Formats: sequence, C-alpha cells, structure tokens
Amino acid sequence: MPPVRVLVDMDGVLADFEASFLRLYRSRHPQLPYVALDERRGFSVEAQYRQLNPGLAADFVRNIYGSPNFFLDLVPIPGAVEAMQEMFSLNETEVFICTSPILKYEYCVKEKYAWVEKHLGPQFVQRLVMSRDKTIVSADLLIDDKVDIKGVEPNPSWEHIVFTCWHNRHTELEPHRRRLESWSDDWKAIIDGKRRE
Ligand SMILES: Cc1cn([C@H]2C[C@H](OP(=O)(O)O)[C@@H](CO)O2)c(=O)[nH]c1=O
Ligand SMILES: [Mg+2]
Repeated sequence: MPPVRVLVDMDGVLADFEASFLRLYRSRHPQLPYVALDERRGFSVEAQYRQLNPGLAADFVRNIYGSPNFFLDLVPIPGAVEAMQEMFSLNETEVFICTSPILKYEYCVKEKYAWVEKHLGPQFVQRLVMSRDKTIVSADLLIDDKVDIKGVEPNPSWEHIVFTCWHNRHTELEPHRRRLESWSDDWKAIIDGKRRE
C-alpha cells in the first residue's frame, strides 16, 4: 500500500497566530478596541478589525504581523509538537508542513523556518513547503484552519480537514466536510481511514 501523505498547516494549526496577534495589538494600542478571541469570526483578522474600526489605516493591522519576531515568537498550539513527532514516526506516513507566507515576507519567511527548527527540529526544516497556493501541492490530506482554500487547481488531490480555531469554530461546514477539533482529537483515525480508501 502506498504511504499516506499529510500536509499540516502552520498558523492556526501548529503555531498560535491569533493569540500572539491579540497580545501584540493590545500592548501596542492599549487605548483601542479589540476583538476578543471568542468574538473572532472569519479568517481575516484585518477584515474584522476594519469592521470594528473603519478608520484604521491600510497597514495598521498588517504592521502587527509584519513586525520582526512576530512569526518566530508564536506559541505552539497545545499538543501540536507532540502530534507532529508522533506523525513523523508513523510507518507508511509522509508528513510535510505546508504554509503560506504573508505578502510582507521580509521577516515571515525566515522566521517560519526558524520556528520549525526551534520547535520541531531539523528533520522538519526539510519538510517545509511554502506556497501561497496550496492547491498545487499534492497529498492525501491537508489539515488547515482556513475554511476556504482556493487556488489554480480546481480539484486538489488532498481532502481538506478543517482544524478548529477561534475564527472558524462557528462556521458551518457542508455535511461531507470533516474537522479536527484539536490535537487531542483522533488525527490518527483520519490518517488510518485514508490508508483504507
Ligand atoms: C493575514 C492573516 C494571515 N494568517 C496566516 C495564515 C497563513 O499561514 P498558514 O498558511 O501557515 O496558516 C499566513 C499568510 O496568510 O498567515 C492568518 O492566520 N490570519 C490572517 O488574518
Ligand atoms: Mg493556517
């Protein structure tokens, strides 16, 4: 039987983008209104902050996650590091990290590599795929918090498993779509299910 190939997203799945964003935003702008984590709706942080405060300058929110060390200092999502080490050691399983850099890439790209080496080790630095378009990367599974993943390939090879995150927990999915609620959820059963397909 061929191995099962799994792509694991980084922000929102391995690294806690939302919590770090809020912490840095509040420390820089303690006088401004903010969106609490359990009030987050929709993938784009910027879109929701703009709704709250339409007068925000174009790069006001983007400057937070475009800052040096933002991506390097992201805290791992609970259970993520352990799950990745375990997934890496499974027989007949190929695991890769698949992440999109932000367009203001100066710090982000290098820091994503450094984060992976720091938290997951050099074996995962070799397994880091950076692409703004994940539909062209081939695999059996993509575990990702972004509900709508679009790109040039209309029929990606992977099944997208939605990783539950602050911004998507209220999103209703079409009945055929599956979620991984957290790293305590049974990710091994999802991989084993793919082996039998
Ligand atoms: C702008 C923005 C980016 N991101 C993350 C997702 C992408 O990483 P990843 O593909 O690892 O989830 C990256 C570029 O969009 O930044 C958010 O999670 N929320 C946002 O509002
Ligand atoms: Mg993500």
